[in-house]
Amino acid sequence: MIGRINHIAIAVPDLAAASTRYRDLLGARVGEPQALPEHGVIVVFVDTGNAKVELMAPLGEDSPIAGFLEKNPAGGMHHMCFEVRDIATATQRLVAGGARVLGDGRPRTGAHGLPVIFLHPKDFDGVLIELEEIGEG
Ligand SMILES: CC[C@H](C(=O)O)C(=O)SCCNC(=O)CCNC(=O)[C@H](O)C(C)(C)COP(=O)(O)OP(=O)(O)OC[C@H]1O[C@@H](n2cnc3c(N)ncnc32)[C@H](O)[C@@H]1OP(=O)(O)O
Ligand SMILES: [Co+2]
Repeated sequence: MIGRINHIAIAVPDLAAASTRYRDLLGARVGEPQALPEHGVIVVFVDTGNAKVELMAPLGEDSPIAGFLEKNPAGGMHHMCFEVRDIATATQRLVAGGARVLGDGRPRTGAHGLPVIFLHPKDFDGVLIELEEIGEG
């Protein structure tokens, strides 16, 4: 069911500083900031060729990563995103297997303009998992 790792997300307290570190210290290809108010974050994608790193900072009052950063003020790895071909089928299979799909259980449009869902970290060994539908591509 799951395919490639699409991205590994890091919640950061300072997006500009984190972007500069990846660009200047690690010599990585760093994209432009992308505000995602509907998700309560502003993100920068770092392209490593085989996957991406999603640097994320809170955006707005009730960001879903605010609590995470309170517990981890210096930042930390936040979630892993795997690619799937069919997110509806994946959702059905996961719910049938007892996994919790976060939110209202339906896909939302993610940073890449594709449908995504999130799975509760307590159901996957303490790791928040995101699934992104890349279709038949
Ligand atoms: C979709 C756009 C973009 C993209 O790539 O396309 C993004 O990725 S946006 C990313 C930001 N959005 C989300 O993360 C949405 C899904 N996340 C959530 O719904 C919440 O963050 C949730 C439910 C995972 C945690 O919410 P909250 O922190 O408010 O709840 P708790 O503090 O009660 O946490 C419950 C329990 O889970 C542990 N926890 C929280 N976050 C994480 C995490 N990232 N990884 C691992 N574990 C996490 C937390 O410590 C609590 O554990 P406990 O033992 O009870 O203390
Ligand atoms: Co993500």
